[in-house]
Amino acid sequence: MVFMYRLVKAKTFRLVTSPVPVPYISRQICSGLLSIRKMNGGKDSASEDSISGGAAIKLRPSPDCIDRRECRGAVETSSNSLGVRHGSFGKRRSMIDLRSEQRSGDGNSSKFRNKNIPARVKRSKSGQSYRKPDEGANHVAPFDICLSGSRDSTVLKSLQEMEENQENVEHPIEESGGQGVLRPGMVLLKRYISLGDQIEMVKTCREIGLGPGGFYRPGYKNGAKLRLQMMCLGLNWDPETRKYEDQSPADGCKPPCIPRKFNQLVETAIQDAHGLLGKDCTLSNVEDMLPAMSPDICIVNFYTTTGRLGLHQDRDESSESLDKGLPVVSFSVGDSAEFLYGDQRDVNKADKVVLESGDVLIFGGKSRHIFHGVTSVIPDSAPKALIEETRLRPGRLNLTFRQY
Ligand SMILES: O=C(O)CCC(=O)C(=O)O
Ligand SMILES: [Fe+2]
Repeated sequence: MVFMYRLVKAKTFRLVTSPVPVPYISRQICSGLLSIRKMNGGKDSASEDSISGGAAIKLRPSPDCIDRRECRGAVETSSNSLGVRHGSFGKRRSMIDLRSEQRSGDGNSSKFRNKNIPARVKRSKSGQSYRKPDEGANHVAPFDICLSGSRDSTVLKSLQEMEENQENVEHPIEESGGQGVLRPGMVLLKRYISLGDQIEMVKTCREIGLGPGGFYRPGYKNGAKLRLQMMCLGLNWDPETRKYEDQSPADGCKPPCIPRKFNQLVETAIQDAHGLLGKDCTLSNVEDMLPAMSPDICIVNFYTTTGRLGLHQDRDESSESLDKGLPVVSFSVGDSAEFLYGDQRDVNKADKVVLESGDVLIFGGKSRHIFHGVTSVIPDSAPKALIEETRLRPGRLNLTFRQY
């Protein structure tokens, strides 16, 4: 074990110092390239049901972390269309073993809620890895956003029918249903993500979410739990400390990397939002209204049909990012949700929009600090073909991308 630790330390060092890509680096290692510098605390804005609070740690996420090629050590087989490699997670086992060893030596273990970090990773029949807690450990297995078992043959529409209904446009931008500029810096792209990409997104999130740093139910300092399951990619946001950190509070694992395809979708969505804003002839530069960004953080939330999220501001990213108004880009997949937004933390003064599966909501510039939240998830509103293909649980998957 000591030998393995030295070996991995050596690989980490090579990645930092050499321009030549290291052939296999686990996501744990790649996330370990973050540099952390303590900063002032205190910009807290989170309430009981809200998700973001005040920044207290300055992080510099490694650009390598968003490059799945640098994370191949965690997986063994082929890539799917979203750039995430499916298959078994043979390397993870050794990394998890390694991590527990590291922790026992670095005196940090008291930091983790689950004191006994699992030392074993099991592989299911499908090749998915999942953590098997050590006997007696206070460990909760990651939440599975999909149901197990066979597909429901009573589903009404076939995948093919659904694709046809979408007219097979790569990124259809519809003209109705709340589409467009909701307020300065806030753009809603209705049904923007194709059904195929939604399906891949669910499968990818499920796969990552069952592994180290996967889905868990976060809580606040006072012990109250959020009404959702969460997983963070790139950097971990912890509602308990209200900071970005380089490990999950649930299991001490480094946050998984953001799949390259997710980032591409974000960047294309921002460009298309610029296209919409550009139709307003009074705007000389659309980037003044909505700056572009390259995400290095993705918070993935799964809401069951009783899930919700209180009004809050997302303001734990770096002051540079916030000052520039770099946008939050939100993808909705699964059941629709009622989304509130406004200038104050007051539901009675907030506007409401229904976010449906495939919608992309972007808020930056003058809208970067809006209060927003999810009041309800609308049951049985997800596209049937999405459920048929993925067996996504009843509820809603939401991914919010940010640049630290
Ligand atoms: O689920 C949503 O639409 C919003 C999520 C959100 O606000 C957050 O993760 O900060
Ligand atoms: Fe938020």
